[in-house]
Parts: sequence; structure tokens; C-alpha cells
Amino acid sequence: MDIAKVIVDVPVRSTDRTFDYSIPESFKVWIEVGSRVAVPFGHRTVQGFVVSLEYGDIRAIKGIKPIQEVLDLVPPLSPELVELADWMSERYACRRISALQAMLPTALKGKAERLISLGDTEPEPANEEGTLFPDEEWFPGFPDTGREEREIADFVRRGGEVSMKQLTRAFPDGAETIKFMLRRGVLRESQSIKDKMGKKKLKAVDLTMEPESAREALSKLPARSARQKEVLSFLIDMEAVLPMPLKDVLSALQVTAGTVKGLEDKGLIEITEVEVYRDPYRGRDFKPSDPLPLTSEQQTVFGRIVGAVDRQRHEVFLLHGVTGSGKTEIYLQCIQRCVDQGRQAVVLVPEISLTPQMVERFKGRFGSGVAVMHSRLSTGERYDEWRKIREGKASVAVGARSAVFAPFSNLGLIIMDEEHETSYKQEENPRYHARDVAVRRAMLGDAAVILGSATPSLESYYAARSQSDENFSPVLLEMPSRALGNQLPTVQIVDMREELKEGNRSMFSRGLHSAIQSRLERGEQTVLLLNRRGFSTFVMCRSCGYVAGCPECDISLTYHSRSNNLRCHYCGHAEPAPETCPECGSEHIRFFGTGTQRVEEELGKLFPGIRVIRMDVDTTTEKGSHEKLLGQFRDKKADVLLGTQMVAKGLDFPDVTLVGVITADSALNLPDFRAAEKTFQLLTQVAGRAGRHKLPGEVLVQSYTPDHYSIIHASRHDYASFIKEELKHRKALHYPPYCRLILVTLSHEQMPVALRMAENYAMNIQGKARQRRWFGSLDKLTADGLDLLGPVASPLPRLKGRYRFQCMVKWRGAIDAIGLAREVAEELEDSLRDPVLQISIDVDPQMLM
Ligand SMILES: Nc1ncnc2c1ncn2[C@@H]1O[C@H](COP(=O)(O)OP(=O)(O)OP(=O)(O)O)[C@@H](O)[C@H]1O
Ligand SMILES: [Zn+2]
Ligand SMILES: [Zn+2]
Repeated sequence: MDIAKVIVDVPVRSTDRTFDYSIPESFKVWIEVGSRVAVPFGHRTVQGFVVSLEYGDIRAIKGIKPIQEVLDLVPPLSPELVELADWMSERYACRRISALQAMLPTALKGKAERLISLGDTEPEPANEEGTLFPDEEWFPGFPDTGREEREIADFVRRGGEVSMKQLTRAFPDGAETIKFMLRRGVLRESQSIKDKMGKKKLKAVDLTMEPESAREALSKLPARSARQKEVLSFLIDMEAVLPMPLKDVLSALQVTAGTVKGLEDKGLIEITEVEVYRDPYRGRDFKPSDPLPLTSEQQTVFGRIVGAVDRQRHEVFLLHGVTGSGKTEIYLQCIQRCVDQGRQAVVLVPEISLTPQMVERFKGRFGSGVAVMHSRLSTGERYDEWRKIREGKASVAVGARSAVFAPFSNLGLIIMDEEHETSYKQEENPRYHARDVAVRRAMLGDAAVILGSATPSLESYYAARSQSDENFSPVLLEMPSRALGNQLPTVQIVDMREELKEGNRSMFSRGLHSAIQSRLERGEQTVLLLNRRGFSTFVMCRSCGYVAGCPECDISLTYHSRSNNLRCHYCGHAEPAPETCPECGSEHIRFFGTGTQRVEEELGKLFPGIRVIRMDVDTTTEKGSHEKLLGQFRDKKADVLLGTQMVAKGLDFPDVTLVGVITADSALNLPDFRAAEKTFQLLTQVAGRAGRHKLPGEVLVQSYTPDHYSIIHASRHDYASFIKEELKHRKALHYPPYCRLILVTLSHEQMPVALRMAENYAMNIQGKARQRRWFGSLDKLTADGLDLLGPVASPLPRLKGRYRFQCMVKWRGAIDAIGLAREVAEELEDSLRDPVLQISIDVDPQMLM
């Protein structure tokens, strides 16, 4: 191969294509598709990724430059991942470089670095006058410039090559001289790519000779070197585990580094550096677990999945199993099958449920072969877990969203737990959804996919049922009963309007109050969920439960305090905020809001002495705090676990018999067409925490809209009925899964400019769609086509000093709407050449901000 096609890491759109570089002879064995290289680009050296290799006559290509450096011995990306990045760039209208970068740990985000080495010119000779007057006091105005120059040259010579940073640190006042030396060619500058974080090295001690000879040397050591003799004889005994970390030697024998150094000076041992992995779970024991005999329901599902795993065939399964049905056990046994075949597996879990309990279940079964990747690890730890995967030291990766890019070479199975979770969608560029990426990656590599959930997303469930999408038609597998044979907990809905009518203004209904009381008396535990999503943005009547909604869009209006009005973020409808309830005339109409802290205080007042663990963003920022709080709750150091969404998922505590939901409705009122779906999912999940073992569970759901179908169906554990009703709404209003969305946000520092751009964008995309005969209202479009809503101000109308407007493209069918949205954006950017203008494209948005 002679030519490498490289995607360069330069943040402008015009570079979103490959550039050709020649491959120097000495690099030919190292360069593969997926290699990371340093290449000259303009006047700089930049990082790039090799995406293909070609034969060719490099002399025929004018101006072709050679690759400067290969940055890793093992390419950080596989050909499969490179192909996946290509697909992502089309699927999500993002640049190829941002897709490639999303696949790598932060530690590998290389930056160019200036390197200084000696040039051909000799430094200035010693200044004779200067040597005559060594005290440097003579002749002000004639400093010995030669001396500083020689010192700098010596420093560079010793290092061979030093970075500009090191040099200026060593000679803080030497900038002038360094510049002068560079200009005369005494020093030479080059550029290289330096990683953000290196590998961790540890000093280690090793014998320089066979134990036999070492023993002989030991006997010859003089008696006064008693400490040294002790060290040497220890090392001889430990021969099998050498090299041994220096610090372990020091602490085992209580000797100083000087003693060990003495032995090195005598040539008996050597102190080397070994690479170590920063293991975030070092020193932690995980209870080993054996495969459980499967229940018959599990057996059926397992048989179906391993059929695909054994044949190494691409197939996608949607595993719909109620809470506690034993989905995790299925995951574990499928992984085992996959690993037995010499392939690897990835388990994706939502960040928030990547609890120690979860990690323990995988580490307990597969030991150190499990790499864990999540955002609470340090950059170094994450890098090392990633390396463990790339270097073949792990065969299972458990992690959040980005673990879908785990650099396995022969991935056979991808599992996505709680597949309905919105956190699988990345909200910043590249705006990918890990579910789609997982399915695509598995397709490229003949791997199986399991999407598991007690409440599958409408998109997945609909796709499984209709089998109409050729790229995504999962096989539906159901597990309707719990693995331990116990019942799902009973759920009671408490009408909070009634409570208010009867004079109870507290946030706890009488029912929930007495339920907590009885748990305290029986020594059982309670989980309390405060759903904070959507608080204080909507207007609700406390007397009748009325919520102000948009007459056009069937979603709630958002309150804007500055203008004191209510607005719809889909269509732009606005109206003044009401003083009294338009339904019942009550004055108890207000903006809703309650924090976990207030609930905690209230608990303390109502139940003196109650022990509460509060889990929310405030109490879990510190590293390890999550683990600590849950550990305390498991050890029964508290009666109540109170928290936000975090307490709803994945927890499996035997003594939790009561789950209380403070207000079920808050998320219902978000300006989001998925509000009902999210409410149903959250209630089902949190209810599933109760009565998972021997003791039966009870769930109390407080609500101001107890008749809402999402709440009623959740209380009956009736997924099918909920889906049926929700699909009806989606169909009538043309929302996914009956169409797809692209959210285009345009922002600028100047409001009128931003607005004009957004209007232009809308006009242009409509015009082009019309030309292609795609445009029309989805009501009337029977087949393929697109419609456009907006422009309207974004729900966050001003962000970081920028005004934001959005257009929503609704489309369906086989048209290339994504390509069109991108094309119109790029044309607008090209015609304006305004660097302040930003256009972001979010395909299949989850958050409509
Ligand atoms: N075959 C089995 N035999 C005995 N116990 C089992 C079996 N399968 C699962 N269990 C136990 O049942 C409980 C629930 O299982 P698990 O946590 O895997 O369910 P899940 O479907 O993942 O639940 P959730 O969606 O609520 O997190 C666990 O305590 C688990 O150890
Ligand atoms: Zn009212
Ligand atoms: Zn509206």
C-alpha cells in the first residue's frame, strides 16, 4: 500500500473528506485502516485517522506529503468501527471526524505539540569578556548572551528533543534567546501529536541475574549491608512474581528507596518501569456467582437468543420482561455462550443505573475479564479500561452509552438494558442514539443484539410488531412473570385533589403517611420517588388538576416568568398566564415545584427520628457517593431512600416493601410528546423495586390527574393497554413511531439575525422539498413526504449569549430527509459566511430543547 486516505482532525466543515498521504517505507507494517497518525496539514501537524489504503504511484500525485508519525502501535479503531463512523456521519448528519472521536477515550484526544531539537548551527562560543569577569557585574548592557544560549543548547542536547513547554519552564526568561536561536538555526522546531494522558508507569524491581547467581552474590555482600542483604534475599524468594512494584518492596520490608538503590548501583538488581492499568475496582472482592437454573419462561427466551449467538448470525431481540423477571440472568448466560465461542460482548446500561450492584453481578460472574466504562471514572481509569479491551485482556465490557464503541475485535453480542432510557441518546455532537448504533455495529459484525426492558420504547415495540422497517425489525420475546414466582406489587393511586378538599395540604397523603408509619414499626424499608423532571415549568390547578395546554399541539404550555405568559414550544402559540383556574375558578393555580430537600424536612417533622438517605444530584456528585449511599441503605442504616429518578432503576433490596411516588404527574406536563410514555415507564420501574423477594410489596402513587391513562395502566402493570392507547395518540398527532423528526436549531448572538436565518432555513427546505414533490401536511400525505413546523423560539430561547430558534422537520418514507436538512444547512452557512451562526441538526431528537 502506498497511499493512505486520512480524515484529519480539523474543526471546519470543508475538511469533512479524506486527504491523501504517502506512506513512508518504514511505516508500512504499522499502518492499517483505523490507525491514528500525525500528518502535516497547512503549516501545522494534526492528528488524523486512516480510513482506507490504496496502491498507486505517489509520484503522480502533485504535492502529496508523507505521514509524519504513527501514533499507536495497535490501531485504536478497527475497520468495523471506521465503517460505523461513516454510517453515523450520514445517519446523524455529523462530520466524520466527530463520529471517529466519539469512539475514543478522552485520553487519546491528541493535541499538536511544538518540539525543539538542535539544529545545524553551533551555539555562540563562550564570551571571553564574560569569562574574565565571572561575577557578571561588569559593563551593564553587555550581558553574556552566549552563556544562556549554551545552557539552552545543553538542555536540549541532554533531552534529545524537548517540548516548547518544558523549555520555557526551565528557562522562564529565555524567550528572546530561544527565538533568536530558532531564527539562526541553532535550534530546530518540529511538531508532534501528544496524547492528553499517557499510560501509567510504576517503578518496579527485578533481579539482573538468575536466582542461583544472585544467591552467590548475596553471600558475598559484607555484613554491614544487612538491609541490602535482606532486600536481595527477599527478591530471590519472590523470583516468580518479579518484577515487583518498588513500593511493595519498600512497604514489605520497611526499607528506604536508598537501600534498594544501593543494590542497583552494585548491579545486582535493576529498577525498571512497568505499565500498569489503573483499575477502578482494584482490591475489591466480588462475590463469585454461578449460573442459576433457568425458569421455563427464561429457558424459552434463552433458547431463542443463543440460537442466533451459536450460529453467529445478526439478529435483534426485544426482550420485554416485567421487573424482576430475571432478564439479567439471561444476559449473563448469553454472554457466557458468546465468550465460550471466543467472541466478546458489550452490555450497555443507563449511566444512572450503573450501580455497584450492577457491576457486581457481571464481575461476580466473569471476574477480571470485565471492563467497566462510565463517566464517574477518571480520565486515566477510563483510558486503561479501554486499553484492556483493545489489548484483548477483557472479553466483556459493561458501560454507559459510549461503550457501544468498545474496541473489541470480534464482538458477538450487544446487550442494551433498559433500552427505553433517553440517556442512550447523546445530546451533543455527534447526536447519536446508542440503540441504532448498536444494531448497525452488530449488523456489520454478524453479532446478536438484545434490547431488554420492562417497558420497551414505543419505537422498538412498534418496530417489533409491525416488522416494516428493513433496518430494524426486532424479534419480540416476552417474560410476563417474575423469576422468583412472587406477584408484582399492588399499586394504589391516591387522588391528591381529594386530599386538598379534605384539608390536607401536606405533600404526603394520609394513605402514604400511614403506610410509611407501618413500615417503620415493622422494620421494613421504603423507597420514595420525587419525580423532578418538569418541575416549575408548567401551570397546574391544585383544586382540579387542570394543566394549561396548547390548543394546537396537545402538550402543556411552558411558563415564562419574565413576560408572565405561557408558550408552546412546538408551534409558538402564546397566551397570558391565568390568575384563576379556567376550569373551576379556583385561585390555587400555580407553578409547580418541590425539591427533595423539602421532602426530607417534611419527613423529619412527620416522623421524628426517621432515618432518611437522600439521593439526588446534590448528594451524588462526589466520586463513590452513589455506592456509599446505596451500601448504607442495603445495610439497613436507613428507613427511607428518598430520591429522584436515580432510585427507580435496577435496585434489588429484599426488605423494601413500600414504594411511594410523591407526584406522579410532573413529567406528564413537560412540553414533550413522550411525556406519557416516560411517566408510564418511570412508574412501572419504581413500582418494580417493591416486594422483589419474600415480602410482598405495596406501591402508593400520588397524583393530581389520577385518571390519566399512563397512571392507570402503570398501576395495573398493563403495558399492552398503555401502548395501544398511546399509539392512538401518536398516530392522530403524527408523532413517532408514525413519522420521524429532525430538530434543526439555529443560533446567533443577535436576535434578528438568528430569526432571519431560521426563516430562511424554513423557506429553503420547504422550497427544495416542494421541488422534489416531498412537501405536504402529514395529514394529507399518504406515502413518503415531509412537513415543517416553525421556526419558533427554542424552549431555551437564549443560551450562553446566543438566541436560538428551531425548525422541526416531520417526515416519513424512503425520502432522504436527513440529507436534505444537512444540505440546506450547509448552503445557508456557505452563502452567509457568518462564523457566529450555528446550525445544529438533531436526528430523532429525544429532548426538544
Ligand atoms: N432462574 C432463576 N432462579 C432463581 N432466581 C432467579 C432466577 N433468575 C433471576 N432470579 C432472581 O430474581 C431476581 C430478579 O432478577 P433480575 O434482577 O435479573 O430481574 P430483571 O428482570 O433484570 O429486573 P429489573 O428489570 O427489575 O431490574 C433477582 O434477585 C435474581 O437473582
Ligand atoms: Zn381548577
Ligand atoms: Zn402548540
